[in-house]
Amino acid sequence: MIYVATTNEHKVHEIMDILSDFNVELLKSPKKVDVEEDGKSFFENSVKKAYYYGMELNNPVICDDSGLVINALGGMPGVESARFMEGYSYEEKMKELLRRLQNFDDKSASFVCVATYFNPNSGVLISAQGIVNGTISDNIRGKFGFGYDPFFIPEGYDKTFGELGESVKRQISHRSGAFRKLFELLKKVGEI
Ligand SMILES: O=c1[nH]c(=O)c2ncn([C@@H]3O[C@H](COP(=O)(O)OP(=O)(O)OP(=O)(O)O)[C@@H](O)[C@H]3O)c2[nH]1
Ligand SMILES: [Mg+2]
Repeated sequence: MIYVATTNEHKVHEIMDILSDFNVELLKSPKKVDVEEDGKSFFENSVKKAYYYGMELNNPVICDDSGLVINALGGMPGVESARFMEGYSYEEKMKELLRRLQNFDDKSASFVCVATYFNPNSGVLISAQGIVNGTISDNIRGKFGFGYDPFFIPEGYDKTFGELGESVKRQISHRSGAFRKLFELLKKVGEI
């Protein structure tokens, strides 16, 4: 059994759905572990979360650190995606990002996810990254997903993740790429 270590219910739902093809029992972490996400990269924060949750729960864990990288804004909100304009709704955050983007032609952006597995008993720690490239839409559209999904249009589509819904996001998202890669690696090294 592996614990899914996150405080974000949307992530729990997506991770369990993405990994349902693998024959592994996954349970939501029974407790919240305070981890200061002060790393400069998704990788650093992901490893830190996995390590602290694994040590605290004394059981294998998976987690991710993820976010939206907007190229014209120097990669913002990036690793700060969850903390950007803290206390404001995602609608307000997206409106502010659209305002900052309005004078740029380059609307390109990516969702990045670094998924990490840590087993405190074997000491095995593995990370894998998934990226989905796309563009920021001119307006906020759709009600599916969470966070910034309603203004992100993945490459090859003309709708936002908020409009496309769960089944498309499940196949092409940054989280899907990262966790599928991670579980293929775990199979190879015999952890699952
Ligand atoms: O629209 C979105 N669709 C996604 O698929 C997605 N993935 C990440 N994000 C953003 O990036 C933050 C992660 O920050 P994060 O990795 O620190 O997670 P979190 O703080 O929510 O929970 P935890 O896992 O750290 O406990 C999230 O809160 C969101 O703002 C997403 N937004
Ligand atoms: Mg977080």
